[in-house]
Amino acid sequence: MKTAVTIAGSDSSGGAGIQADIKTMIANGVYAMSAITALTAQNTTGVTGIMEVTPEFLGEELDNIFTDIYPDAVKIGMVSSSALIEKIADKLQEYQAENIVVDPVMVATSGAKLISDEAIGTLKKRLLPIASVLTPNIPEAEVLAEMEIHSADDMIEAAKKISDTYHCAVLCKGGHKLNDANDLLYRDGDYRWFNGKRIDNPNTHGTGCTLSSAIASNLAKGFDMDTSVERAKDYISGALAAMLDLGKGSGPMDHGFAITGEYKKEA
Ligand SMILES: Nc1ncnc2c1ncn2[C@@H]1O[C@H](COP(=O)(O)OP(=O)(O)OP(=O)(O)O)[C@@H](O)[C@H]1O
Ligand SMILES: Cc1ncc(COP(=O)(O)O)c(N)n1
Repeated sequence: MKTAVTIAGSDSSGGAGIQADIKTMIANGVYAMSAITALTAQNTTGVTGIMEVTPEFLGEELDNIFTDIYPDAVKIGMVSSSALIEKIADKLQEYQAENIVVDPVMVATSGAKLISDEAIGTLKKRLLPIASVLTPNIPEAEVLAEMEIHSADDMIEAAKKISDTYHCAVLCKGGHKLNDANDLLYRDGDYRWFNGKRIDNPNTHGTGCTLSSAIASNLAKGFDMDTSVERAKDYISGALAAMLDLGKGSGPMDHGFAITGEYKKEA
């Protein structure tokens, strides 16, 4: 069986973070492991507390994972401090990790800030250069490319700027400002649009976590980048279309559709 690890924060309400990642990996037929960067006390209405692990402890989690069940892919989500980012970069380099998907989580759907300002510089310096693919939404791409995005052409320019600077593929997700479900993959000087049908579902807590974990699962299984993104888009559409409605705020998605329904995990 192929394996993947998520390096991210725990979401006590189970819709985003580690919990979304593990649900996604299982549904996509991959053995899931986790290195937790922080506990968050949150639900669908907001985040009330964050408790980080120490860099030493995160290193120990990663040592235990990589020296025993080597992951075929790595997904990185919420990492709130520079010291934790440095530790992750050191360990991934030490163990020569492959298929690294970085979701540069900055602000939760509910509005809470999930990364410190100083950590954004470290993320750029240490994690982007080792990423196989980076999956920013538009506000995150604006921060990383240091420009404003108002149109599809701006998305292409920002993705190119990030990809050229950090030598990684960039999947810029259009959902936030442009109000569609069309994502742009910029890679090796070329780009391709992955068009999705916007699903009228206000419950989108954890969509970014889910998409990046689905891409990591597909890369772990040996699919190429384009196919991995295509299959991940299919997965997120299925999870949103299941129309789960839980909680008082922007609720989580239903990963059960993939296990109980017609969703096909294999090619
Ligand atoms: N209503 C929707 N219908 C269809 N696809 C959607 C919808 N909302 C988001 N998506 C898709 O879900 C994926 C994640 O996109 P999104 O822009 O929500 O990421 P994100 O902002 O990083 O998420 P999060 O804030 O949950 O971390 C993208 O592929 C996007 O196109
Ligand atoms: C632990 C953790 N990681 C990531 C997110 C972002 O997800 P969203 O933007 O959907 O709230 C989150 N809320 N919590």
